[in-house]
Amino acid sequence: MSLNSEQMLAVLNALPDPVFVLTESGRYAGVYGHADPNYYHSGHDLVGSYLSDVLSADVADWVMQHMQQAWDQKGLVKVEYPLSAAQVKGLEMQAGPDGMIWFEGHIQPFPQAVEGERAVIWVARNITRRKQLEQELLEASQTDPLTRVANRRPLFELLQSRFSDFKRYQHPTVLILFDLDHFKQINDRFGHLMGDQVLASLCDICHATLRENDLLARFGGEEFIVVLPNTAMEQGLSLAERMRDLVFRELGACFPQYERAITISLGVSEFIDSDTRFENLLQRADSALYQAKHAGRNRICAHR
Ligand SMILES: Nc1nc2c(ncn2[C@@H]2O[C@H](COP(=O)(O)OP(=O)(O)OP(=O)(O)O)[C@@H](O)[C@H]2O)c(=O)[nH]1
Repeated sequence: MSLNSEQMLAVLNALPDPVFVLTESGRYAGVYGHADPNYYHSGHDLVGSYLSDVLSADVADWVMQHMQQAWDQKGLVKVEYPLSAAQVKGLEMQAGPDGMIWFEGHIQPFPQAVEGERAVIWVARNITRRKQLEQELLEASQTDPLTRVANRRPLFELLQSRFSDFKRYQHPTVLILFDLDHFKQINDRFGHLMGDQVLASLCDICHATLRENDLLARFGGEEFIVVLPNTAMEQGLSLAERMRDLVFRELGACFPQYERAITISLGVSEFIDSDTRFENLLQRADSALYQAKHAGRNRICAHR
């Protein structure tokens, strides 16, 4: 026994994701599936419209290109894309999720002509939650949980790519390595928890002085690094001075129970022609920081 067409339609409309039948001229020949308003807006009213009626020209072209790809490949094409209900004229707007939705589209050639035209079946699954989780995981894998600044992973990636740019194009990069002065005393007197708060506040203060392309990262313990792409030594030194001064004036004021100023020492370096790996830049900043500590702390030394 096989299902009659009414029963088949009931099956199609019970499917959890929307199913579009699109023809070669860009016409919505059929829209099926149960539009759960937690995930979808109902697209049933689109039947009979053309892609170019309801989507902007570039989005409609993009859809047609993927339909063509499914015909060329004679098989399934998968694609992930963001689309909001506001970008589709004629959708039922009363019920459905707000904002941008991520979809996974499964596009397959339709085995027969529809109204005399080639057609595809386009199934659109809402994968917004998965995309958010992927983004959260990516951020967590690149962020220091205490201070919310970058960890070593993005730091080393950026240094590697800046090193390649320096070798190929001589694009300069400055690195500032800095470290709290006498931080152990704060931990010993007020406990690790307050020490943690000092580290987090230090990062907030330093972060506020940086440009969008600069990277602040936790190198380890109470050592941090700022990478300044496309920056010459003199500019790097003036930023380092701004950071030193801000921390000196602002960080201690956040912790009045500690009656002294809380300061940092900074070592500054830049790529030089004889460098063979980005670690050379780090080594020079480290020795400059060592000099700054030994010269009395709350100061900047450069390794030129
Ligand atoms: N609260 C807290 N302390 C940390 C963390 N990571 C490292 N430290 C502490 O940082 C302190 C570093 O001490 P030292 O290396 O002696 O340096 P310092 O006391 O800052 O002295 P100088 O760097 O020489 O000025 C130690 O007490 C570590 O326990 C952290 O995540 N949280």
